[in-house]
Amino acid sequence: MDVILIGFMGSGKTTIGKLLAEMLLVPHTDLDQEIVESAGQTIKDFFSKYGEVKFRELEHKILLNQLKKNGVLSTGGGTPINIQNLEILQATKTPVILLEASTNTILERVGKSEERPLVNQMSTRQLTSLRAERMPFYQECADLRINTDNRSPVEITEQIYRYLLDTNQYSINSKVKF
Ligand SMILES: Nc1ncnc2c1ncn2[C@@H]1O[C@H](COP(=O)(O)OP(=O)(O)O)[C@@H](O)[C@H]1O
Ligand SMILES: O=C(O)C1=C[C@@H](OP(=O)(O)O)[C@@H](O)[C@H](O)C1
Ligand SMILES: [Mg+2]
Repeated sequence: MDVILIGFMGSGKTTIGKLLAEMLLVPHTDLDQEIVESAGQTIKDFFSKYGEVKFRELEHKILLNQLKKNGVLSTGGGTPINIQNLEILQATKTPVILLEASTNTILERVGKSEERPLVNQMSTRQLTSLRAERMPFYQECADLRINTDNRSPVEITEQIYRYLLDTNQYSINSKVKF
């Protein structure tokens, strides 16, 4: 992969990943989408049939396969919480970008989301504490942190693009990392 996006649910990983891939002229992969395709069912159905532990096992297996591809990878909000995944994200030379958002922003964006089992099961207080619990894991592996509150997807994407150019992690001419 050329860039990996991490962050809590609703931070914009899927949205920004698509835009960034268009800007970099590389493919976009969404880990959740790959899981849905591999499992042949929605994440919500998978969670209710097999539970979160099985979901994490499948997520880890699919992450390993996806890392070999090129392009932008949008992870799921829980991906870096699995210790094996965290170690991969810490060790990789690929830039790992953390999208951050306040609990209020997250609730505004995904509070009514039907397809996110963890959002559906939790009260605002539980979601706030889950976000706080996860933050150290995200920070452990992030090369760049971006606060997405009150910022448009295009602005955020441009910031990542500029970061990649400025740190020589993307070349306009080659369209691949060097
Ligand atoms: N910067 C942003 N500003 C406003 N809305 C956003 C922003 N980023 C994402 N969204 C919206 O928030 C919701 C969740 O975004 P998504 O990209 O699916 O997040 P994630 O993949 O991190 O869970 C979507 O409805 C999306 O359109
Ligand atoms: O935070 C999590 O544990 C999850 C986040 C979701 O992805 P998004 O972060 O893209 O919503 C999805 O992987 C699943 O519902 C579990
Ligand atoms: Mg997503």
